[in-house]
Amino acid sequence: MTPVSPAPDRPLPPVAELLAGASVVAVPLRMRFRGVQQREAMLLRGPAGWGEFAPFPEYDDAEAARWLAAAIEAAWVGWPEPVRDRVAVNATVPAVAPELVGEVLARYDGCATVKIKVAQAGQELRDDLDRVAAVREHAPLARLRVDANGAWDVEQARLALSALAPYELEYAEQPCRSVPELARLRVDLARAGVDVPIAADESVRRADDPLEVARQQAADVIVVKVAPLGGVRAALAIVAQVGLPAVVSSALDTSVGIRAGVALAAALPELDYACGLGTVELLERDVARPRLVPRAGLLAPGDLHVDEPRLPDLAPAPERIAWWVERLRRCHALLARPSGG
Ligand SMILES: O=C(O)CCC(=O)C1=CC=C[C@@H](O)[C@@H]1C(=O)O
Ligand SMILES: [Mg+2]
Repeated sequence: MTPVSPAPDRPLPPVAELLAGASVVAVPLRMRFRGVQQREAMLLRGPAGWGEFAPFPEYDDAEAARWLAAAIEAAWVGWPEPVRDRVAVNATVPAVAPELVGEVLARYDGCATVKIKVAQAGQELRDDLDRVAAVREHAPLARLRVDANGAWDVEQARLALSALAPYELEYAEQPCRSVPELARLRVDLARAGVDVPIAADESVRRADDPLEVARQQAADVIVVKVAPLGGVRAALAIVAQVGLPAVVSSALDTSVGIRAGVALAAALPELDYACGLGTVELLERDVARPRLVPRAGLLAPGDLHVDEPRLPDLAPAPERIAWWVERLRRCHALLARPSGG
């Protein structure tokens, strides 16, 4: 995976400058999401504002370096001009039991689209059907989408999406892991007369070549996330090159990372889908006041007020802070290499 430069026309800020305004936070989640119960992030404060460096702990340095590029863009460069002053946001339902769906949805103010996690390890298709049915019951008029995080093979995906099709899914996000599988699934669904569009997420944000999805006609829609793609400008360039409709989504960020997602959503020439930027509702605590959560189903690009005096209350153990500092140093070294610029 090639690192991207946060701002090709500017020198990379040195590590000491990045660390001068850095804080590490550990934020508990209200309920398990993608197998985690707590989200750690390093926040960087630069001349343009705040940036979030929060690659998931298992990501290697090459992948994590993109997240650093995005954080540096946010804090040292700032955002491109917006073309809209608000963006629609979807509610996100983790792989919870159907009884908990009402509680999750109640947190989302006015979201007309709901994304539901499916295919969770240890669960069955029955669990997914029950969860989606519970969402439909609580939100009879909402547009529904599901996200399998690549957990199905092509046959499992065909069966699952055939069973879910009566809910008139807006799309199924990353039903299978690889691009060829997604391409095959699209053909199989069409042959079976199952009308569920396919969205590519991991096949874009974790791919060596995010354009492969379009080349192989493996998706109808792409999901774009600022941090994994290396920044708002890098994500805008990928959307332009791929040429498919884009859905902007979060990386389970604090309000600082969400602000970057809103900047991308606000700057995209076209935005036909609600954005997966409502995930601050999944966090028990946050770093900004007010939190960047949707009101009447919308988020607006605007000033973000990070609650700096409260950040030390969210600090993890000293060894975790040291781990983040070391990770930042290694990722910075990758960005500083000539091939990273
Ligand atoms: O898209 C959304 O509604 C919320 C964001 C979201 O689902 C995700 C955020 C972070 C990590 C991922 O496992 C997950 C996703 O796969 O899209
Ligand atoms: Mg996804």
